[in-house]
Amino acid sequence: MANSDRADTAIAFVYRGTFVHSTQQTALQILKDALLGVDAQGKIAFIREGKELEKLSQTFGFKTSDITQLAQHEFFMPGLVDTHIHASQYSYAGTALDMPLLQWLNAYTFPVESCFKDLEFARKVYTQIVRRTLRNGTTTACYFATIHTEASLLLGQIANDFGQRALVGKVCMDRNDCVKHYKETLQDSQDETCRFIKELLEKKYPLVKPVVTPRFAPSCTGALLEQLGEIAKNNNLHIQSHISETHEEVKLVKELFPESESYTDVYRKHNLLTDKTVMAHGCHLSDEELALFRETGASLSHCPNSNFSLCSGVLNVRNVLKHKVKLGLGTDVAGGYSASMLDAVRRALDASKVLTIQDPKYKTLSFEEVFRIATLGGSQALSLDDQTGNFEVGKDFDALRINVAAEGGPIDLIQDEEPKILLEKFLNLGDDRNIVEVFVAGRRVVPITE
Ligand SMILES: Nc1nc2[nH]cnc2c(=O)[nH]1
Ligand SMILES: [Zn+2]
Repeated sequence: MANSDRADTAIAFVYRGTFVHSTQQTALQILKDALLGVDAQGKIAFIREGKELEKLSQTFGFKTSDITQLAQHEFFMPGLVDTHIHASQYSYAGTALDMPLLQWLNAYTFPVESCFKDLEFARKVYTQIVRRTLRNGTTTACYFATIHTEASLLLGQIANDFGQRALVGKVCMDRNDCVKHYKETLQDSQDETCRFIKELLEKKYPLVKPVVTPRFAPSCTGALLEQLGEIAKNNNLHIQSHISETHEEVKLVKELFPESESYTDVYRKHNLLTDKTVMAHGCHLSDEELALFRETGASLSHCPNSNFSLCSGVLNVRNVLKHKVKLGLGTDVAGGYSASMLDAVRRALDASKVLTIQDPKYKTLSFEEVFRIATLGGSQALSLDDQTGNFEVGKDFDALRINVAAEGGPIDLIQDEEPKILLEKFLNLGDDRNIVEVFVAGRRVVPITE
């Protein structure tokens, strides 16, 4: 037995067939006729070649009749990681995309988010977004809620109940000159953030954790940013926010924080750039700012649907990768109109092609590279890559069983195809009808049974 296998716990189930995933070395590794075993803790116990069946069944003590065989047009891939999504904006997803960011926030977002004081409204929206994202293969989501502590705790409970891995953020904002009733005092924001963190951690949900969430620099005073940096540090927590999404926003931050050298410097000064920080967008960051991300270990969430829909900008992903900044993909519902990470994959490819159209020397991203950003990249961006992101032994089994030829689905297969073609077709043409099973930490969470 190789050192990388774990034979210390009982095997819960074994699948045999094609597995595709990313590693640090290769954007797309294809394992044909592989055997993957999941233990009682939901962790990957082994992933080996089919011909090793006899030996494996002896070592791990499972019966060969317990194995589930995938069909020829099926494969497993790692679960999709949505590194930036506003659960509270789902009710108006697919509408209200006719304004630039700052006007859009005032006209649509803040009035809708105010409604989450009403817990029944919150329950309805949060149940729908968790179900929808899970069905579309999002096994890990990094959520923005609203400023309301009770509703934010409810989002954590709903994610836990449906079995989704999630970071949940109660939004902090003590500055809002436009919608005056949608903000907190400095003291309330601080106190309620501490209460949110304490109460969510006390629930001991295995897969749901709090994330410190200053909305973005323009809606926070320096004093609040300072406090949130302290809170994150003292509790070793994740941090999320927005950065450099539009030119207008960058200009506003310059006016509001004249003592800072850059937008990134505002967050850095307040100890909000750590290796557990994820910042959405970053379309207009300078090379110096990207270097600060690299130095601090902070990551970016690329949200191309939102960037197109609000006409914000086009992130130069190659430049981000060149600076060795960790990068994931995000839907940014409802600035992005789709809650599906498959849409984010397609829009990321489109964004890359826009840059190639503008400059033919720009090397377009391949579908394999975007696949990696949507899975392993996302897990790294959220500093969860010790638990999820690919099929390494010891990680949790977060996985999608894909049937490319699903009955009534969107893909017609004319002939037998290689796994690489099956993956490419699924990423470009597939939808939830092709995602026949979803596993998070070894638990089957789709089909949704209740
Ligand atoms: N896209 C987006 N950008 C933001 N910047 C600050 N808040 C938001 C938000 O809700 N959506
Ligand atoms: Zn956002």
